[in-house]
Amino acid sequence: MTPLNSGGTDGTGGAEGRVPDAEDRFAHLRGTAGEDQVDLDKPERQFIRRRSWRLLVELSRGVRLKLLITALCVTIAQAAQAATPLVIAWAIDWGLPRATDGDASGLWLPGLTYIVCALAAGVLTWVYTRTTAEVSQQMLYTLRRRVFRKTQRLSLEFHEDYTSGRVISRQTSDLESLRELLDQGVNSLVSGLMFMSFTAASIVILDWRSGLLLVVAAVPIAMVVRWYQRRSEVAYRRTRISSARMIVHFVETMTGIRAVQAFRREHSRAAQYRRLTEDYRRDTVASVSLFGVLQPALLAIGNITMVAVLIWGGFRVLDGALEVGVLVALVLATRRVFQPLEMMAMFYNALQSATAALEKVSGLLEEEPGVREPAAPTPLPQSTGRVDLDGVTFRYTPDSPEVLHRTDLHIPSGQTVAVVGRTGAGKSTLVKLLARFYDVTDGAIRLDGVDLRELSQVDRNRHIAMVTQEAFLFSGTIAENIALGRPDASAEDIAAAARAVGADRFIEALPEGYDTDVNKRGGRLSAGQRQLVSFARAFLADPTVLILDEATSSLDMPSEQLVQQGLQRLLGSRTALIIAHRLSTVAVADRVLVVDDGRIIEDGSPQELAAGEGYYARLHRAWEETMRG
Ligand SMILES: Nc1ncnc2c1ncn2[C@@H]1O[C@H](COP(=O)(O)OP(=O)(O)OP(=O)(O)O)[C@@H](O)[C@H]1O
Repeated sequence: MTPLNSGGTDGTGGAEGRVPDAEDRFAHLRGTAGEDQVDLDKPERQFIRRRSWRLLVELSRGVRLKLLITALCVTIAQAAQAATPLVIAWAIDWGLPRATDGDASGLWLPGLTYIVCALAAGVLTWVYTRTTAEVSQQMLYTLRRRVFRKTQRLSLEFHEDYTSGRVISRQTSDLESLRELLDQGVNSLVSGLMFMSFTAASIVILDWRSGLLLVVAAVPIAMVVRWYQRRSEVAYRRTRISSARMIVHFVETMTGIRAVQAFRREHSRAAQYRRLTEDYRRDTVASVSLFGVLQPALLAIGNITMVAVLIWGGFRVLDGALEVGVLVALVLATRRVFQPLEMMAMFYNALQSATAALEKVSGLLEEEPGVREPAAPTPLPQSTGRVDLDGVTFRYTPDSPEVLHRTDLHIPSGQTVAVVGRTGAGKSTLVKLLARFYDVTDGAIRLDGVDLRELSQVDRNRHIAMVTQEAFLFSGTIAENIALGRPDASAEDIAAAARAVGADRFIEALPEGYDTDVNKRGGRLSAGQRQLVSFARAFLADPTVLILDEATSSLDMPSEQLVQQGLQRLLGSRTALIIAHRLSTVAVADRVLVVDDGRIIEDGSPQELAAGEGYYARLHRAWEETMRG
């Protein structure tokens, strides 16, 4: 089945993919189900973390060699950088006396070593910055494609439930936070940690007493960092919530801009937005202010430690227990040892944000389409368009009420069936089942005797096409939009399809005819014209079964006539099931079904039913009156 107007989806359903398994301790967290859960216990957190890790490990496939090279380069570069104070100590204590005695090696040996260290650190930093970018971009490239493919494959039902806003934020802001972390954050965190370890080790190697001072300094540092971590976690969560609120408000206002302007809500929407942005501003300031405490605290502790090392070392130099070079190296190393902490703290937020993003994205990727492809499909190369519904019962979710009750319906090939009924009666549900957006709960729907669940997607797409109400046009030309159901169609085929449904006249009058861009000025189409384009699409796809959800929007008389003629030409000898909103459409049908509360309560030719006393007869009279009026 091809949803010709909306394209994109393959009509699979996601409900069953997310149905919790009674045995499953973590059923409530599978897929996107636990996305909004804030209070998780330890096993739950571990479950989610494992899923995120699995995704990372999967993504790293294919870039592992580069990852290894990156790890090696980071290690050596940081070791080389941390070794420079040692070289200085060596130059002062070993090289200087030798040089003053006239031995040149006392100068050039330490000098050369220093240059080698500095060069190694520089070159390797360049290498690992590059490889990190390559690794990170490769992983994100794979992830972007996977997220797109997955969300496109997931069912309509999933999308109705999950909303496009959330899908958009998975693909944009979540992947962006992952990018930030992978591009720079991981590097800063790992290289910072290594640099600190190597520098601390060099201090201990040079003088274990100064090492002791470092241990003492580590206590207040740990306390300050822990304080920052706790506070920033809360503050950061707050900014995330306020930013989400702000975005939702913005998106809602913009998507509902017609309603906003029609009801003059601009002022109050703007006032609400101002409050939300104000919250976001305040929360962000609070979060950044924490860093303003951490940074000077770390600096102060670092400086005090350095002074302590200098004083204690200075006395020992005076006593002759410590060499001057060693003291210089110790002071240099102590000054640098805590430096990466600031940067690491800064990336702590990036880490949190990326972790949250990864949890959500991995949940989304875990979703499974509920309407699955059969393992061994029954081939149906040709179809006559005979459709049978045998005892079809349907409910949207296991615990929601039944929407269709044991429905039997047999449509011979080539019949045009109009479906009418009051709102909420189950008309759309009926056609969605035929389009296999969902699978029936009980019973079966067959095309030429083959259960839809046994048909391959390709056969289903070839034989059944759906024209939805909104007549969606994709960016591109009119010709591309018509060729949606048959991308390999020639220009002649496209023009023939447009001619067949009577769309050719207005298309040819457009500035660039079939090559007119639908998004450009002059390419904007009216509701009726859009309908005709979608009819041409369906005509070109040439299905044996056509499902049509007629647009409810009223058209002016000439457009209505054009659309009506287009529809009749499109119908031809196909089997058609039309949710009809117009008398003129019902009039061309061979048969009318009245659906009420999930049951077919009237079934007959339009003339038969109009002559009776039922729902259709009343509707028919009402329509006729409006036509007269
Ligand atoms: N995705 C869904 N999940 C749960 N229930 C749904 C869903 N879609 C529709 N329903 C329910 O199923 C019933 C039938 O809805 P359906 O959309 O088929 O009616 P309809 O006859 O097409 O109405 P309308 O003419 O207003 O489009 C309604 O009670 C509706 O609330």
